[in-house]
Amino acid sequence: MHPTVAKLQHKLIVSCQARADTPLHGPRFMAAMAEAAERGGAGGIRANGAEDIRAIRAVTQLPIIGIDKRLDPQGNVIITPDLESARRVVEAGADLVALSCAFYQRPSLPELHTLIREIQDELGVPVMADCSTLEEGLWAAEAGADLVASTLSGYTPATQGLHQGPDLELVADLARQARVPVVAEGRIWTPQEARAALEAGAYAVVVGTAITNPTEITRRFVEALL
Ligand SMILES: CC(=O)N[C@H](C=O)[C@@H](O)[C@H](O)[C@H](O)COP(=O)(O)O
Repeated sequence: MHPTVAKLQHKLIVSCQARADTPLHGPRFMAAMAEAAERGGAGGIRANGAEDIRAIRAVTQLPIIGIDKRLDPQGNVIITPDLESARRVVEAGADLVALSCAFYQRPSLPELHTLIREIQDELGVPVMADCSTLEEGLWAAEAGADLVASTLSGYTPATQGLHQGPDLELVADLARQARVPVVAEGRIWTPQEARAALEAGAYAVVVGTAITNPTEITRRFVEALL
């Protein structure tokens, strides 16, 4: 197992991302978020784009899962589409690269295998496969991913709108069948859900919105008062 992957076992990874149209967008805020997460005991950070990653690297030694989110030609989000985007996040300080492995975006197993091998061999970092189904997770593990994650469940044509909360069934299925560690990610809102993800077999848990998006956190409280 790669030493970076070993460091993440049973850890909370905090996703520090803020879209360009939100008030906390920008490397200064994301670095502060990462520092705050580390003070709270996070074992890793997930971050988007070279600028944010560089700023986060300057304030923490925690492992950083780097991504480069873009739109594909159909207007769907694609996470770290190619080797060049992976190279930029690694040069900025990421220790691990995550990339989307949804079938509709990566239909060729040999191409996915080549991309994963290039990231591992040329850039020297492990790869996490962001998936939406069990089949995609098994496919990505076969293609050589070091970790598979439930990140895209609910966000691909195959799974859109299927889940309200975290897809712990997918986490459990992957944990039973994939031969690599499984990361639970997506719509984890409470510490109890994070714990349940570990109990379902997750190796590590990523939480974003519930920790780093004050607008959504506020909205939940406001809705509770209606
Ligand atoms: C689908 C997609 O683009 N997910 C993104 C992946 O990096 C982020 O927008 C999520 O915030 C992240 O996965 C953590 O999930 P949650 O914020 O639900 O805890």
